[in-house]
Amino acid sequence: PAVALDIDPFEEAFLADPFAHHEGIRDAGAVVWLDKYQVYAMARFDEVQSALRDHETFCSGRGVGLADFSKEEPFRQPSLLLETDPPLHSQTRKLMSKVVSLKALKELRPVWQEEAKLLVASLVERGSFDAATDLAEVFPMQVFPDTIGLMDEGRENLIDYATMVFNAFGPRNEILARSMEGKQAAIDWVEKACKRENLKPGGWGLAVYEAVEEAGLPLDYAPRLVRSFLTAGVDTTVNGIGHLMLALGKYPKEFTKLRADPKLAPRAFEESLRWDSTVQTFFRTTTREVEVSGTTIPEGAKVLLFLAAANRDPRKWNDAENFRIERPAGGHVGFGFGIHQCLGQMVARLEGELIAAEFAQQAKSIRLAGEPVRRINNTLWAIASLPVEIEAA
Ligand code: HEM
Ligand SMILES: O=C(O)c1ccc(C2CC2)cc1
Repeated sequence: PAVALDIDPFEEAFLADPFAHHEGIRDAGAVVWLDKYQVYAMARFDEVQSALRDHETFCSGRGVGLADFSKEEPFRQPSLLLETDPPLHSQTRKLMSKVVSLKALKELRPVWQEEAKLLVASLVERGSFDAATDLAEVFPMQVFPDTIGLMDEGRENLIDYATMVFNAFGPRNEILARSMEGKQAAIDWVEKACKRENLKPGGWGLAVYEAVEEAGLPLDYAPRLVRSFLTAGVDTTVNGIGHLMLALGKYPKEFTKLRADPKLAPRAFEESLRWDSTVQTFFRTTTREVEVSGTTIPEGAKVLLFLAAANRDPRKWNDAENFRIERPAGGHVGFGFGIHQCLGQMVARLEGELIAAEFAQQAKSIRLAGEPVRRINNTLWAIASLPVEIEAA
């Protein structure tokens, strides 16, 4: 039987410093039992990656949070991507991949690059700033809502809404309750923003409506699919960029390597996603009894996958605990793995790479001017404040 642990990975003490707890979970066993939530858990790379790859045994249709949709009401109408299994998932993923196309991203690159250049120039000019509030929370909001074609007023609701949804993948705890207080307006705003009449021509939102019609799927799928962009498309990259800046500030030698060769910008962002994964965990539900590394998991069990712990598993990565931009790129599970692997990974990579490249060109050094202040969330590893000092190149 699986080794039983009495840890609570959704309590504030754990979420305030998850990496301090990961080694103990990895070393306790390939599969462990979390008594508090009556769920299984995996934190080693091989088991996490193979569970993500085996979507038939470890399904998403019963929810990718603690709640099993076959037993309780979902927090919101399930996503037609994240919370579906084939064949429906195959149809929605195929049509959404047409919208998030390499061609679309190629067209966006020069536009986003100009925005990144100007924003970084203004921050380097200032010399010291908060990399969370002045950069990470600004750049994604400058580029992504316009790409979707979102209505202008009320866009600040995107962060409050996503914070709630990411908390709702965890237990119905105080952290979730606090993030829901007074936030009905944000929920209402997102629903309104996904309506066809509120999406601007030329944006990815309207492209979703056209793709749904072309695929002959029910038209009410379209607003739900646009909602996926709104839920996953901002809070994630905000914290991805925040952790990139934390890594570059904490590892000045790595920043020097990046300055020497700005072509390493994509590698730097990818390594920051492995080293400090902002999406820390996701669940799966077993569709059959399955044996994993000597432990039998029954059908209908929730399995917590510690993506961030897998990304620092010394069984997979050498020097796992440190940020190394020359590490062979990719292969981490920071974007998930398999059929549900992040639909927006190229969007996230473009945003991260542009910011890394601009600092490589415009700054001579990045220094942490204080410890990061964390924003506690059941699923997201988030930064509320990151004071930095920059020396211009
Ligand atoms: C650093 C930024 C990001 C990170 C770390 C991230 C992480 C992830 C992860 C771990 C998954 C897999 C979830 C699972 O397996 O259950 C995922 C899926 C997804 N992501 Fe991202 N994401 C990021 C940015 C984005 C962006 C910018 C978008 C929108 C353009 C996006 C849209 C999605 C969607 C729609 C899915 C569901 C895909 C499916 O189920 O087929 N993500 N993401
Ligand atoms: O489809 C969705 O609504 C959705 C919500 C959250 C995510 C997280 C993993 C980034 C992905 C998709």
